[in-house]
Amino acid sequence: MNSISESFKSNPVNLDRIIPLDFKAVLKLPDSHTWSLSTADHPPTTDPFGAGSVPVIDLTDPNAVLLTRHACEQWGVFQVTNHGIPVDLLIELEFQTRRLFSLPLDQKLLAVRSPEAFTGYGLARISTFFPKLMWSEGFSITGSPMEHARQLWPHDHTKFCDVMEEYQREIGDLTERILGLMLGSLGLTRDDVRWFKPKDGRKHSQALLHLNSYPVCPDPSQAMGLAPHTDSSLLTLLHQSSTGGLQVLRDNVGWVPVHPIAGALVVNTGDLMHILSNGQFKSAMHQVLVNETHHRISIAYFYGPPGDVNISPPTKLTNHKHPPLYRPVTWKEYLDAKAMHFNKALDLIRNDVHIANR
Ligand SMILES: C=C1C[C@]23C[C@@]1(O)CC[C@H]2[C@@]12CCC[C@@](C)(C(=O)O1)[C@H]2[C@@H]3C(=O)O
Ligand SMILES: O=C(O)CCC(=O)C(=O)O
Ligand SMILES: [Fe+2]
Repeated sequence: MNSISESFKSNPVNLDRIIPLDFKAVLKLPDSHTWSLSTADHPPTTDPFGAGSVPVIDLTDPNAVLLTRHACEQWGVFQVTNHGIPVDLLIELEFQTRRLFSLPLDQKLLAVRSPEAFTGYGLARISTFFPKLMWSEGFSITGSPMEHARQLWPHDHTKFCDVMEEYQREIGDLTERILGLMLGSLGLTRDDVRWFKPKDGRKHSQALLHLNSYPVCPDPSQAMGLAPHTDSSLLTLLHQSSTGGLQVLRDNVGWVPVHPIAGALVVNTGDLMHILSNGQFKSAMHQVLVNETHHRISIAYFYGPPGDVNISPPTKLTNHKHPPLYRPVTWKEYLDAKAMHFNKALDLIRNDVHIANR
């Protein structure tokens, strides 16, 4: 069972929340895309409030486990360097992604996501929760993108497919390595998390590769690239182009930019990891702003557990003083809760809320 596909089938999206605007055809920000943003959404790029900056972890650092634990507890987001993904592959990935989004809208619509499907071209899933539309478009892939790529380029899709498949293999291995680091940093072993079987041909886990495009925008001060959200995954690995725009929300500080570092990848701790760690790891709220001059792209790899696994904190992480904060959920159950209740999903599965409602 594929949790993502099952969840999309149970929660279809209206076509008006799938089909993007023809961004290139508009010279003025339409009312449908005008958000009331405050200056807090556009923080300075320096650090006047001493918020610190998003941790950067060199994966070959002997202290990588401790640094990972600290980053997950304090931030819920960090960047990794020396991760082993070949630079040439990242360049090709970005090139193929730009090639796709540079196509005219009517051509991209040949590969549009259907209301109950999760792969193909369209707006981000979370669009349904906002009265205004976001200044972005996306393309989701799992495994081979052949079916949709053939519609985009009937005679010229091989390279696109090869690059996307090669990247999923590489990023899948790296994601499992980083997940191993995260679990190890919580003091967990293979026996505590039996479903986690890295290097097992990725038969068990489930994942989604999502290409994001944020076109050049006529009025960035009133547009939203990707509205504030947390990721529903265990963890997400993100390659962002050299154009900034991603921000993470810090308690008592506000939005802090995640500055692009050439060759580094961004790691987001997702909601399921927050549940598994019994609240020790943060699932960081993040958003993306757009700009007037550069077409920004990013490529996110959402990684989750096998479909039949109930995510809950291993007994090692709980005791009578720290009982499980959330009730056990499968990824499909959690995606369904997120599709219905969005940012309230975590609160709804919290044990105390559950008890209070009885
Ligand atoms: C596995 C998933 C993560 C995602 C929701 C989904 O079920 C499939 C689409 C994913 C995505 C990609 C763009 C950003 C995002 C917030 C969205 O709207 O759809 C994420 C979702 C998420 O992390 O919740
Ligand atoms: O584009 C980015 O930098 C972030 C994308 C993101 O948050 C997502 O795809 O969930
Ligand atoms: Fe995200």
